[in-house]
Amino acid sequence: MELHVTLALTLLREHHLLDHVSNLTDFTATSVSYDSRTVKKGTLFFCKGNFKPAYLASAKKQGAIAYVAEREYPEGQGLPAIIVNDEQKAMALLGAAFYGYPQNDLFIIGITGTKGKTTTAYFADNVLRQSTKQHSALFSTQDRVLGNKPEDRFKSDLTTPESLDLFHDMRAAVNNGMTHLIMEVSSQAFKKNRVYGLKYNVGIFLNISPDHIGRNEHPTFADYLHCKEQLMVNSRTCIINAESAHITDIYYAAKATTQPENIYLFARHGADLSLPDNQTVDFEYRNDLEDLHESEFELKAVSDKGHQLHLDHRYLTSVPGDYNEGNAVAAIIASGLAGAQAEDAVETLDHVHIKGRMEMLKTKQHGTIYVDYAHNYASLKRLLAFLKRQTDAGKVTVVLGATGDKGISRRPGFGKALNESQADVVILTTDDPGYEDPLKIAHEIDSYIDHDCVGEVQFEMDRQKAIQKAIDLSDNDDIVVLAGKGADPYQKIKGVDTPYPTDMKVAKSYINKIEN
Ligand SMILES: CC(=O)N[C@H]1[C@@H](OP(=O)(O)OP(=O)(O)OC[C@H]2O[C@@H](n3ccc(=O)[nH]c3=O)[C@H](O)[C@@H]2O)O[C@H](CO)[C@@H](O)[C@@H]1O[C@H](C)C(=O)N[C@@H](C)C(=O)N[C@H](CCC(=O)O)C(=O)O
Ligand SMILES: Nc1ncnc2c1ncn2[C@@H]1O[C@H](COP(=O)(O)OP(=O)(O)OP(=O)(O)O)[C@@H](O)[C@H]1O
Repeated sequence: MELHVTLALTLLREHHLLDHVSNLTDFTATSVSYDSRTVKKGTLFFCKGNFKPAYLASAKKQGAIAYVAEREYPEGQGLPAIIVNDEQKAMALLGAAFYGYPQNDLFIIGITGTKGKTTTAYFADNVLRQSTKQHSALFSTQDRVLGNKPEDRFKSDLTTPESLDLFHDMRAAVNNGMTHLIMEVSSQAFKKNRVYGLKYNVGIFLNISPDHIGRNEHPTFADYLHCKEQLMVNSRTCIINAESAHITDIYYAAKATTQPENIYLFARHGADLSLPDNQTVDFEYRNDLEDLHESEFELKAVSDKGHQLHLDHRYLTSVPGDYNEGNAVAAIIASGLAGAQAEDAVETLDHVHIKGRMEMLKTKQHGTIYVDYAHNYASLKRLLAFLKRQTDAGKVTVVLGATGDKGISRRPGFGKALNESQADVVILTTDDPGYEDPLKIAHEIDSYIDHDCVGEVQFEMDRQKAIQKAIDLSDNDDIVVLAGKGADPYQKIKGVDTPYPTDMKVAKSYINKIEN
């Protein structure tokens, strides 16, 4: 892989990103990086984000051939300096060129939404792996899978990686023979231009509710919605959950660049919809059976273009929760557009297990334990509503905390969800407190709890002890929900990812101890 300076400057000029160039030489970059710690001889270095000039000095020392920045730095003296007006856009543009536009060799499905991205990505991944005979890559919040060998699978740092990593990984996937890519696209990815210039064959919009608003994320809900809508603007075919809030805005964002015949709308049968332009849905689904282990639903096309995909069928999924049916429907339609048959989905969806999403542990003498990544109002509310419907006899105990330093709106949101679902017992605990005091966060959540609605509230800041307490308090008819951390094997405390065994491991080892 390489990038000649003439091509780089031409691209930047074409996109109106080039401000000026200093110390121009005729160079060819043989590597690209935004991190001085990975620079080697021949690297084109990008100065971005909370960059410190010392990083450029270090990059130069290690052999950087030139740098791209929004201003010149004395630390880069002697190196060609390409000065741009938007570093993140320049990085995405040059990254794609450096890696030889791997996106052109992939059928890309992008997924956005406040909740359900990872679940939908795993559903689609399983269906497409079946239909493409294992030629599908996955970029999710949990894993990045670039091929079929164990060394092609990595843990993700971000939901959507930095542009250079994104195009690097796409290239690796193409070189590994992958023909399809399923990727979660976060609103931050659009805000920070990590995906600038990328087009998607199919874009899925699942839902939107207030989240990720605050310092370091989105200043307002309008900004959050605008960023998420960019997936619709940049997708050739759009799939939209017609039940989503702000459906009119979302639909018009899709329609701005996509003909209505390439926009697919889906909804639960009987949903109260208010769609723009007298639109009707293309697919409806109807629940046949829901229990604590699985759900079965029927998908039916109700428009001509829907019928053409031949996806009408009954589907069984092994990830319970009514909201997961909508996630599965989005994945089925997207996979259908990517060439999969209904049978591929029928054969795979009931075997999908996603770490930290509705993971269940049955016990002999205590309640059934669920570990779930619900960590905002919308997800906790839907999770508890579902579980409450499933347990007539028993009580529901919830263990949760709220993250520190970000997502402050989650605290009143948790109070509201616990009140509305009338949780029987709540044990407030620690969840990634960062630089804040977890007990103070817990009291803040408690201040939003209506003690006439919620049975009992306890405080236990040691999360492992909180889980044990919840298990001790439960009877066999009960449900114990360990919410918010999913499969995270750490607690973020004062800037350090402090190892934590995971909620499921804590629950399993305690059950082994007390029941065997
Ligand atoms: C606000 C934001 O987008 N921040 C991201 C951004 O930070 P940054 O550019 O300021 O980078 P930095 O780590 O502070 O360092 C500055 C620069 O110096 C470089 N450096 C650093 C040290 C050194 O020795 N040498 C050196 O060259 C770094 O490589 C970097 O280029 O780039 C970093 C990677 O280069 C990311 O880790 C970081 O994500 C932060 C940690 C984060 O948590 N972001 C969240 C908000 C996020 O993006 N979340 C979304 C999901 C949420 C959603 O749904 O919207 C996601 O896509 O994951
Ligand atoms: N469609 C949905 N509507 C509401 N809640 C959902 C939906 N899908 C999943 N959830 C809840 O949200 C949690 C997180 O799901 P998932 O990881 O699939 O979403 P995500 O969009 O990737 O989340 P995040 O942005 O937090 O990484 C689940 O554990 C579940 O409780």
